[in-house]
Amino acid sequence: MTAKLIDGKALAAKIRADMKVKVAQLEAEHGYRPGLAVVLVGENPASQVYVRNKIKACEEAGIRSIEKRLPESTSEEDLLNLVRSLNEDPSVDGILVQLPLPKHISDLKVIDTISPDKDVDGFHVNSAGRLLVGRPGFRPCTPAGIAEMLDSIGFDCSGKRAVVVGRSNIVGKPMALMLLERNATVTIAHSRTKDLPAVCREADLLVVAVGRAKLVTADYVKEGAVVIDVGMDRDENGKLCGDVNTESVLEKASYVTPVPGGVGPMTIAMLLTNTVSAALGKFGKSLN
Ligand SMILES: Nc1nc2c(c(=O)[nH]1)N[C@@H](CN(C=O)c1ccc(C(=O)N[C@@H](CCC(=O)O)C(=O)O)cc1)CN2
Repeated sequence: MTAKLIDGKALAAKIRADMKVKVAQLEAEHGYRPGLAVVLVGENPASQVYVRNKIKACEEAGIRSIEKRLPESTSEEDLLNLVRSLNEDPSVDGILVQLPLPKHISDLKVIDTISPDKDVDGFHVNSAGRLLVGRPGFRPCTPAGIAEMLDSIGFDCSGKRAVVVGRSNIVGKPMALMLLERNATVTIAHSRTKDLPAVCREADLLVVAVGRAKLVTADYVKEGAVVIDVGMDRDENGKLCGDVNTESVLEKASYVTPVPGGVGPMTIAMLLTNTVSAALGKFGKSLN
C-alpha cells in the first residue's frame, strides 16, 4: 500500500475561509468582530513565528488581534495581572498565552488565571475537565485539528484501535479523550512503555506526539493504518521534520500527515474556530 498524504495546509485554509464567513455574518448582524488577545513573553524564535502566523490568520479572517509582547524578564505577577485585565476586557473574546513561557513563570498558574470563557487554547483545567466528562467546551487546538483531519478522510473511529504516543496535557491526553469520545479503543503509550513498536503495530490509528525526530518507522506501523505526526523536530541536517519517518511508513500506512503542512496549520485554524465560537457565545449563538 502507498499512503496518501493528508494536506493540513489545504484543510486549514478551508476552515479559515469558513471562519471568515462566520465573522462577516456576526459583524453584519451585530456590528461586532471577535477579538483574540495574543500574549508572547520573551524572544523564543519558534514562538515568534507561531505568534506571527496566528496574528496573520486572525487578520485574514477578520478577527481583531490584541497583541501583547512582554520582555523575558517579565515577572509572573505582572503576567498574571495582564491576564486578569484581559479577562475583564469585554472586547477580548479569547486569550492565548504562547507556550513555552520563561522558566521563572509557572505555565499552570498562568493558564488557570485565564477566564474559562476565554480559554480558546483549551488548556484551562475547566476545559480539560469538560472534555473528561464529555461536556461541551473549548477543545485544545492540536487534537481538535487532528479530529478534523480524520473527518476529512472519512475515518470512523468507532471500534478502531487507536494508539497515542505521548502523554502531554496539550496533545496526548486530550487526544486520547477525544478519540475515546469517538468510541475508539485507546492506548496511551509513553517513554516507559515496553516494546513501543509492538504496541504501535496494534493501531488502526497512530498519533505520535513525542518530540523525537523520525522515531516512528515502518516497523511501528500496521498495514493500512492512519498515521498522524504531531512532531516539530529537526533532522541531522537541521531540516524541519516530524516524529515519523514519513518515507519509511509511506509503503505501509493508508494515510500519513506531512511535516510541515500537516497538523501544524490545523492548530492555528482551530484557534480561529475556538475564538469565533467564544464570540458567538456572547450573542447566544454557536458555530453549528
Ligand atoms: N498557547 C499555545 N502554545 C503552543 C501551542 C498552542 O497550541 N498554544 N502549540 C505549539 C506551537 N504552535 C502553536 O502555538 C504551532 C506549532 C507549529 C505550527 C505550524 O504551523 N507549523 C508548520 C511549520 C512551521 C515552521 O516552518 O517552523 C507546519 O507544521 O507546517 C503551528 C502552531 C506549542 N505552543
